[in-house]
This record gives sequence, C-alpha cells and structure tokens, in this order.
Amino acid sequence: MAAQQSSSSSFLSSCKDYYEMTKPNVVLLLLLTALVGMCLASETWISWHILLAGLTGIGFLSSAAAVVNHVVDRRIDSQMARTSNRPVPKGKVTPKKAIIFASVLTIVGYLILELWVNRLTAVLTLAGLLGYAVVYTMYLKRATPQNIVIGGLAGAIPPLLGWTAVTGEIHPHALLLVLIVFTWTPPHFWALAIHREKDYARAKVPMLPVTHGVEFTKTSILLYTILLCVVCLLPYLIGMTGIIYLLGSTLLNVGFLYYAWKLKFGSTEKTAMQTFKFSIIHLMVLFVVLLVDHYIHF
Ligand code: HEM
Ligand SMILES: CC(C)=CCC/C(C)=C/CC/C(C)=C/COP(=O)(O)OP(=O)(O)O
Repeated sequence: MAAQQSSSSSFLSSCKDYYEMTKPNVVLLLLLTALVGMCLASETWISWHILLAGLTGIGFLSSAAAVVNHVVDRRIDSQMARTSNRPVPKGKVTPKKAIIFASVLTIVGYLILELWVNRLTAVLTLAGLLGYAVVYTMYLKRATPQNIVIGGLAGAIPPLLGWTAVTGEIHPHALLLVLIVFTWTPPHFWALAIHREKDYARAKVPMLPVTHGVEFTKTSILLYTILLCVVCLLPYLIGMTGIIYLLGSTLLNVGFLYYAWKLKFGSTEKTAMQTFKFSIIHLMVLFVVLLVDHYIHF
C-alpha cells in the first residue's frame, strides 16, 4: 500500500516536471495571441475543429520548443538563481527523456496541424519552433545582445499562425499583429534582464545589461516602448480595429510608458520587475481588447 502510494506520488511529481519544461504560462499567452489571430481572420464565428486543432497543434509545437530550450540551456540554467531548480539541471529529468518528450510533442503537433488545419500553418509553426529552439537558443542567445530582438520573431509569430489556420493565407493585418508582439518583446525581456543582470553575467550570457550596461538598457526599453505605442496605433489608423481598441490600447500604452519612464528616470529596486510584470498584463489585456473590439465594432 505504502509502496503504491509512493510510486503514484513520484509519477505525479514526474508529470509536474514535464509540465514545467513546457513553460505553460508563456505558452498560454502565446495561445491567446494565436486565438485572437484566428478570430480576427474571419467576420463570422470560426469552426470549432479549426479552433481546437489549431490551438492544440500550435500549443504542442510551442511546448516542444520550450522543452528543447530546457535541454540546450541546462548548463546556463544551472548557474542562474532563477532557473537552477529546473528539472533538467536538477537531474530530475534526463536530457534524453526530455528530447524524447519534445520529439513526441513535435510529431503529434505537426501531424494535427498538417491533417486537420493546413500545411501553411504546420510549416510556419515548425519554423517558429526552429526559430526559438535552434536559432535563438543554440545560437543567438550566446552570440549577441540583440539575441532577443531577432529571436523575438519566433515568439511573435502565433497571431499569424492563428490567422493562417483559419484562412490558409498570410494577410497584412496578421503581420501587423506579429509586429506588435515583436516590438513588445524587447521591453518585456530587458526589464527582467536588468533585474537578473548578475545571473546573466555569472552565466556569461551576453544580454544587453551585461554587455552595454543597465543605463543603456533602460534607454533601449524606453525607446522600444515609444515604438510600441506607435505600432499599436496602426491597427486603428488602417481601419483594422475600432474605437474600443484605440481607447484600450492607449490606456495600456500609457501604463507601459509610465513604467518605462520610471525605470529610466526614477527607478527603485523594484521598478524593473514591476515593468516586466506589467508587460505581461499589457500584452494579455491588449489581445483581449482586440477580441472585444472585433466582436463589438462601433
Ligand atoms: C525572445 C523572446 C522572449 C524572451 C527572451 C522572453 C523571456 C522571458 C523570460 C526570461 C521569462 C521569465 C521566465 C521565468 O521566470 O521562468 C519570461 C516570462 C514570461 N514571458 Fe517571455 N520572453 C519572450 C517572448 C515572450 C512572448 C512572445 C510571450 C507571449 C506572447 C511571453 C510571455 C511570457 C509570460 C506569460 C511569462 C511569465 C511566465 C511565468 O510567470 O511563468 N514571452 N519571458
Ligand atoms: C512554435 C513557436 C511559436 C515557438 C516559440 C515558443 C516559445 C516557447 C517562445 C517563448 C520565448 C521565451 C520564453 C523565451 C525565453 O527564453 P530564455 O531561454 O531566454 O529564457 P529562460 O532563461 O527562462 O529559459
């Protein structure tokens, strides 16, 4: 009885480790942006089977990319306080088992997209996986402080994946959604990188605060946030969205600008982390506002 109990609790804790490697919170936000891409692609309700198969396939391939990142980065992760407790550096999951898990997710996810959605979405999602797991993680992250600017393209692609899942075509409106996430990524990540600068320096990862200093990074965050405000206006200016989006995105952008300004000119120890946390709320609410605006269009 006791042996049975301990084997079931070790099975549960093993499931928890595999789940953790998929970066579930990141993948959930990626899926929200994909869902919004799907809904904005059509004037009518989208079919349930595209919605389910599309989100499952995109979710599986994004999760697979996150698992590969855990394996490739295990040395770096073991040297940073934020990541040293992850399942692979802790030895709770072997790299081999993690790669088998990532492979299963990749094959199943790809087949779902190829068989029940369309080939364009399957291929673009696979490109997103390779962009994050290979181009960003294996190369850019270790090579240049512009790593997250270029690598950010992989994380920005889900709205396009959602759009192509519904229409089978690449549309300029979908690319504009990608541009919003792409411009949002540098202030999102660099705020955290300032807070964790010592971690990155110790692990010898050339993140911007390590190579160019904290002040330069704060200026870059402010400039990208201003750029984000301009990019966020475009959907309204080209008639893609209505007044609800204009009001909602303006409020959110004022909030982001407030944090970016404070970080540069009146920062306390907490401001970088507050800016990072706000960035996540900003993107999440922005995409919900896009959705509301789409269905209640004045
Ligand atoms: C190259 C691009 C990106 C980089 C380098 C990056 C980096 C990071 C890092 C280092 C964390 C902290 C993770 C942790 O504490 O375990 C994080 C958290 C997060 N990121 Fe990003 N990110 C990127 C793109 C994105 C994108 C595109 C999204 C969603 C659309 C996103 C959503 C999130 C969320 C939701 C969290 C919070 C995770 C949690 O609390 O568990 N990130 N990001
Ligand atoms: C198919 C598709 C859309 C794939 C993209 C999927 C994906 C998981 C993108 C997220 C970007 C992200 C969290 C980067 C952080 O990596 P990091 O190594 O800098 O952060 P860490 O130190 O927390 O691991």
